[in-house]
Amino acid sequence: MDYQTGLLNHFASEAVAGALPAGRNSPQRPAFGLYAEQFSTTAFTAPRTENRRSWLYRMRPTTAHGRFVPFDGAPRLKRGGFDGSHTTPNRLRWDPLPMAEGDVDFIDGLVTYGGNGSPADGGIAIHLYTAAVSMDTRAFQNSDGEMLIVPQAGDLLIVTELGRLAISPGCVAIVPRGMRFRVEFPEGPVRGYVCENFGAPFRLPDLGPIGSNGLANPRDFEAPVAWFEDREEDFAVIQKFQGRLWQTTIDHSPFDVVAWHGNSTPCRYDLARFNTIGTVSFDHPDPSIFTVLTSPSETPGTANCDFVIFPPRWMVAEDTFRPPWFHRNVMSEFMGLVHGEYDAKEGGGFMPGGASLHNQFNGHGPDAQSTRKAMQADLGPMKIEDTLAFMFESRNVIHPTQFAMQGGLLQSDYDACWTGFEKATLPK
Ligand SMILES: O=C(O)Cc1cc(O)ccc1O
Ligand SMILES: [Fe+2]
Repeated sequence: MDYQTGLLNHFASEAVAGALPAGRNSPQRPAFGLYAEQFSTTAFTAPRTENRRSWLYRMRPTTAHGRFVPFDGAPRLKRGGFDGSHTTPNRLRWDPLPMAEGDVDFIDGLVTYGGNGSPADGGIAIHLYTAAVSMDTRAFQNSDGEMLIVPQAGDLLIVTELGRLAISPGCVAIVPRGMRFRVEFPEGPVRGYVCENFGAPFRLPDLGPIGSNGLANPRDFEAPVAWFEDREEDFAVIQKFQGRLWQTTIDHSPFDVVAWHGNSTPCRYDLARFNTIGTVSFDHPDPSIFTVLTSPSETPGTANCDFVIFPPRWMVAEDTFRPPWFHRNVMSEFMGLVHGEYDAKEGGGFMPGGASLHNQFNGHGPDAQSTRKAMQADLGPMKIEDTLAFMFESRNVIHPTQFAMQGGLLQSDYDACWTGFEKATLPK
């Protein structure tokens, strides 16, 4: 499969030679009788540096569909807002989500763990997914948010209106808000995490004194090339709109875009390309040093959501407590694990496919076992290997759902990992 490299480039691609108009966006008669459609994910008048839109040349206009009616699948996808009725200051941790069985596809297998805000006001929703069958004649359109997909088990083929993205655990993909896609896989069941972003679309963080290179580099993001299918059979388009699901049927594949150009595109990124930066002297830097992507809020430096990873890396800090330090944070932190072990949770319990939530100002950090080990460690250079944890960090409290609190995966004894610390002994 081919890709075009770079993040937010103004790409151009055609699956049939001559399909993409030259020199204008909307000719009187596009080639071959194609229909031109502008797809805008920022306001027309957003500043040039923020502006995102693509032009699509498709076999039929997207408008050719009937009424959307309520869709009652996806039973564990939260409907409505995050009203706080299950919100707690307690630190929460979940066992791995059991793998889907039967005819559960990506849409039906979405499970909401928590979120904040709303599609109208910004915020995020955090879901896990598990699916046992590929989507075929179903497409998903999330009008509420962009979707950052973090696979944990199983390879995915994400078919979008602009083309296809293959991702494996260790990679991520982003589907723009409002763009139709389906998720296929060669082998199931699959499982992973999704950040549904109601706020400003994800972009790379500023690098400040780090300079013009480092962390996630733009050239390592990949957008698809145009790909279409000409299938005349019934397709269900399932739309998430203002926190509810709707469905309509069309008599052809929605993936009929033959050519496109623009900068509002899906993309994939291999987290192994992340240029991890850390201390070469002492102290553990704030984990913001590991930010892959950020969705800013209107308050500078205070993200609607940061996507942060904890990848393999060298630890060389001298006279330093090397694991994540104890922490109380105005920001709220949801964590997941793709594989391996997280260096703050060597006592077990934080597992691939599981999750944890440390909400605003509630103390967290290394468990007693990790703490003891780190305080006694011989501080030679050592490499943390075979691990990939990540965090969705948000400026607002992440409200857990009923499923998160009562769905049978919540660990009842999480607090116990922070018991048994020895008290400091002061001089007499
Ligand atoms: O484990 C966590 O909760 C995230 C985290 C990581 C880190 O490197 C420092 C502080 C912190 O809270
Ligand atoms: Fe933290």
